[in-house]
Amino acid sequence: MAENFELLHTVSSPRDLKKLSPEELRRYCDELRRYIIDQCAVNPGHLASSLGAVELAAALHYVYDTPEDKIVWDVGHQTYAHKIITGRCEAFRTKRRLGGISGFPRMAESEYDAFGGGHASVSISAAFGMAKAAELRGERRKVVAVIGDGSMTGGLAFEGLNNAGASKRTDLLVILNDNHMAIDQATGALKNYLLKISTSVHYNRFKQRLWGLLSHTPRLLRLCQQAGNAVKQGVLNKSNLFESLNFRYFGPVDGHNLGELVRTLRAMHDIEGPKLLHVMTVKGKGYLPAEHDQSVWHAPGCFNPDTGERIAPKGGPARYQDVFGETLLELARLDARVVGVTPAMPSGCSMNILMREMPDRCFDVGIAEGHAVTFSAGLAAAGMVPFCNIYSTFMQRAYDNVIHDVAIQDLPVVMCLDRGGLVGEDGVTHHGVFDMAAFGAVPGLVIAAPMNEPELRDLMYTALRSGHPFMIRYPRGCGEGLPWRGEAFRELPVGRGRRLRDGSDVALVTVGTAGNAAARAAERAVEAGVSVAHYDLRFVKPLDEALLDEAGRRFRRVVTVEDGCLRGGVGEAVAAFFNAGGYDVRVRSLGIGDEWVEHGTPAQLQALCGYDEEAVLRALLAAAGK
Ligand SMILES: Cc1ncc(C[n+]2csc(CCOP(=O)(O)OP(=O)(O)O)c2C)c(N)n1
Ligand SMILES: CC(=O)[C@@H](O)[C@H](O)COP(=O)(O)O
Ligand SMILES: [Mg+2]
Repeated sequence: MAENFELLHTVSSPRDLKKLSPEELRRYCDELRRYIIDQCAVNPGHLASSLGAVELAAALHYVYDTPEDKIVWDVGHQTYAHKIITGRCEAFRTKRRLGGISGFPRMAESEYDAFGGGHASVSISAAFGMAKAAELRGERRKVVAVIGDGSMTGGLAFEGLNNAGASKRTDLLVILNDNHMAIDQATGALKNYLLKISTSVHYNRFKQRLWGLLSHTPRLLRLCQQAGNAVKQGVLNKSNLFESLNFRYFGPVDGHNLGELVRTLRAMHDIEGPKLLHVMTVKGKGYLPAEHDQSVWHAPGCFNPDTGERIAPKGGPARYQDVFGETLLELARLDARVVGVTPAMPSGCSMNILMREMPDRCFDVGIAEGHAVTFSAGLAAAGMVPFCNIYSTFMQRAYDNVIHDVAIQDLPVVMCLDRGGLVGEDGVTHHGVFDMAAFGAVPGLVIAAPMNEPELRDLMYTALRSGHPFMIRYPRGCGEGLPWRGEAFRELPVGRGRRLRDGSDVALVTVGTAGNAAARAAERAVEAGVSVAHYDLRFVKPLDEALLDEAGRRFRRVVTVEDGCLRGGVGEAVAAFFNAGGYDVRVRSLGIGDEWVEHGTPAQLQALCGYDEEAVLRALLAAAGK
């Protein structure tokens, strides 16, 4: 698509936006949408959600006095228009790239990013905190939380509503951006409830007539809302959920009708106390391929903007998530106790494979990681073997659920942590780098990290047979290309690693898929005249002490490599083992240091952190005195 933008480059702040006439604002939104599509085609990101929030972002910056007023975007994956409006039009070309701007709001990146994001369901609590602080400090600023229907399913969002609803005076607007979608189809009772409110023909016809009759002054708007609620109670035969929590409920309004949005936001502007505006949007709005397959276009990768053809890498090894997904289906066929649990990531972790074949044996519980773990614990306590798959970074939300509800109770829940290690372009909020250190501290928990596809498959089988809490972590992306599909299952000895290569100068100790690049480095070190023995631990916990004893007795120099944080990580555990046993060994640990890792390709980030193939080679040569 040729770049032909008349208005796009005239806006470099919300101040410029406010100078546009309503008609120009509409045209500007069209250009915004086109620019987002063009850019995401060559530099991928979260396309569909951002397309759905173009008018919303424009209307908010048009009506509110940002950055004095604060807009908190939940998750932050829908903020591309917001970023472009707030002075990052050129920088948008660099989004999610090393050294470029983030794909999510970042407070350090812009004064307009009132709160950083990446994880879901945060916005109401954070915005309520800001609104409360403004009240305490006597500042008259407005605070708005924008939260999607998917993110509203998270417990934290309800905690925020519960708390904020009890505060009569605090000036907080929650905008519920409802597109009936999370990444996949929205799920749960809330989805049905929102659908009922937004599609009740009688209520909406009545509301539209009433709103049309009356001019939208705050006083009259409140009258509309009260009258609307009375009808809603009659029509929907129940009170409004948000009204019950003491939020004034407005809407639903069409989130792509700029005029209606601006009018409504202006009319609501001076109404005090907690209030919620229900906005209906279409995920992928304005780009037909995205509107038609909203799940795929959530984050589609590169594509041809003219044809909508996605440019997917062809061939190559299977993704780890697909090894998980297909193996889970096999295990479910093998054992009637096996069920799948996912907090709103069925396509992300490929549990949709089981979901398609055995819908009754698979549960998408909404964006609710804590609940997913405790629900799994309940299933396990009553005789099932749940495979609960949670991205490593999102599992951080369920730390106590793992400890209290699974580990202490010694329940056979298989916790599969996808996206372990550095994930790449999503950046600092999404790297799965704390899991081994954090969960390594939990007594009795088995933590395994496969090095390749057949090992992931065998570990899932081993976990099914173990009868105890079992965690398996593996990375984003593709495997090593080893045969796995249809191979016979092998039960692996728990807590036992293996020696992959023998040598005499240096011991290399690795865990998980980081061992593959390390193995290549070892090969090159051997070619350079350094004899390396490579040990793959396979289990973060329990550590294979027999294997470490062999390494400790034979070598004075040990290099460890892990795709996780070094503080409390596997390298530290190995060094502690040698120290405690009085071995005469010097350990050098490679992994992620005590710092935040930003966005970039995984290869770039691994190199920066110092544990890619080159870095391991350097460490091996240095350990051998070369
Ligand atoms: C705690 C947490 N769990 C899961 C995710 C992954 N995730 C990102 S966006 C999303 C769906 C959000 O749905 P919604 O809020 O309705 O926004 P939409 O994508 O529909 O615009 C999910 C599940 C996340 N970011 N944070
Ligand atoms: C915004 C968000 O949290 C998800 O969309 C995440 O970016 C998905 O990551 P994957 O691309 O690794 O599935
Ligand atoms: Mg949604």
